Amino acid sequence: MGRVGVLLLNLGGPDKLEDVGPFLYNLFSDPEIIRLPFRWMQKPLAWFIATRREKTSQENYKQIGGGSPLRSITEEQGEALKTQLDAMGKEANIYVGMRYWHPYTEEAIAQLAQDNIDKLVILPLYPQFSISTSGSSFRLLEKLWQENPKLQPLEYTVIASWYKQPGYLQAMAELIIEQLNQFPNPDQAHIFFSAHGVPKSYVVEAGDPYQQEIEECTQLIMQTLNRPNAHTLAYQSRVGPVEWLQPYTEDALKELGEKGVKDLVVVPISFVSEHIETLQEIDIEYREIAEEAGIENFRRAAAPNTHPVFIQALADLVIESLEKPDLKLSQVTQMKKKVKMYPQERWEWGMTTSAEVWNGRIAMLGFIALIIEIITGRGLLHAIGLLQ
Ligand SMILES: C=CC1=C(C)c2cc3[nH]c(cc4nc(cc5[nH]c(cc1n2)c(C)c5CCC(=O)O)C(CCC(=O)O)=C4C)c(C)c3C=C
Ligand SMILES: [Fe+2]
Repeated sequence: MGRVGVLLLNLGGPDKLEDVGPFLYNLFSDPEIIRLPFRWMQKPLAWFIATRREKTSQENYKQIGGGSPLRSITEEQGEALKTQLDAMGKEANIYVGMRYWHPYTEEAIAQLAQDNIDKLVILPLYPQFSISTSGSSFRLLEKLWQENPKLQPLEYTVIASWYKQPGYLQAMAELIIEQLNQFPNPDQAHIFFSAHGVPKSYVVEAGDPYQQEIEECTQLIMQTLNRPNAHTLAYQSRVGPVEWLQPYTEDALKELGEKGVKDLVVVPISFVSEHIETLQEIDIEYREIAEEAGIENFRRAAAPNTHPVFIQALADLVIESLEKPDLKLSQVTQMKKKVKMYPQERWEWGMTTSAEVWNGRIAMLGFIALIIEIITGRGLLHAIGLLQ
C-alpha cells in the first residue's frame, strides 16, 4: 500500500469573538442539526437563531479566552497521531476537516485530492455516532465525492463509531482515576457522566443510535475502571424549546445534591477535546449549580486531548481499519437511511406523532410569516396580494 491519509472530522469552533455569529449560522444551516420539513426554511431560520444566540454565545466564549480551542487541540491530536503511526511503521498524512468552521472539510478534501493519497481513513473525533455529528460530516463527504470526479478513484474506508475501542476506554478510566485520587476517600466519590444531548426525536423517531451508544460506552468505561463508585449518566447543552434526551445534567446534579452527595467527578463523555461545553458549561455553569445544590467537591476529568493512551488508541483504530474490508460512505449513511432520517413521512389520524409534526409545521409557517412581517413591515397576505 502507498501513501496513507487520515481525515480527522470534528465540529469546529469560532477562533475569535467575531466568528461566533457566522459559526452559529453555519451550524444552524445544517439540516442534521435543525430538522425542518421544508428546505427553504433552513437559511432564514438559521440566520434568525444565530442572530438571537450570538451575544449569549459570545459571552460564553469570552469566559474561555475569546475563542474555541478545538482547532488547536485537534491539530495537536493530528500531529501526535502522525508521530505514533510513524513509530508503528505506518507513514501517514493527517488532515483536519471541520464541519462548521475552519479548516472546513471542503478545504481538507481539496488538499488531499492534490496530495496523491493512495488510501484514506475517515476518522470522526466523536466516539459515538449521532446523525447530528458524524452523520452530518459523512453526508457532506458523500456529496463532495459525488461532485468531484477527481475523488472517485481514491480508495477510502470510514470508521463509523469507536466507543468500544479498548485504548479509548483505558484512557477514559485513567483520566477518571486521576480525579478520584484527589479525594481523601476515592471510592465514595460519585462519577457523573455528562454527554452532549440531542433532541429526543432524533432517537425515538429518527432512530439515532446515539443514546444506546452513550449508555453502552458508560457501562464499558465503568467496567474498565473496575471501582465500586456509584455513577450517573445525564445529558447537557440543550438548545431550543423541544425535549432533549433526559435526565438533563442540571436536574441530575440538583438531585444528587439533595441526596447528600458531596464529592463528584464529572466525566465529559461525548467529546475527546476541551471546548466550550467542557471549559465553560461544565467548569463554570454546572459547577455553580452543583455547589448551590450542596455538592462540596466538584472535580472534572480532563478530555482525552493528546493523552498518550488515547493517541495510541487512535493509531490502533487507523491500522485496524486498514486491515479490515473497506466501509463506504454510502454504507454508513444508508445504514442511517434505514431508520427514518426525516420522521415525518406518513400521515396517521388521531393524537399521533404525525399530527404533532403537522402542528409543528403549521406553527413554523406561522412563525416564518411573523418574521417576514417584522423584517419587511408587510404581512404575508399583503405580500401575496390578498390585502392592500
Ligand atoms: C457529540 C457531540 C455533539 C453533539 C451530539 C452535538 C449536537 C448538537 N449541538 C447543537 C448545538 C450547538 N453545538 C455547539 C457547539 C458544539 N457542539 C459540539 C458537540 C456536539 N454537538 C462541539 C464540539 C461544539 C463546539 C464547541 C466549541 O468549542 O466551539 C453550539 C455552539 C456553542 C453555543 O452557542 O453553545 C451549538 C449552538 C445541537 C442543536 C445539536 C443536536 C441537534
Ligand atoms: Fe453541539
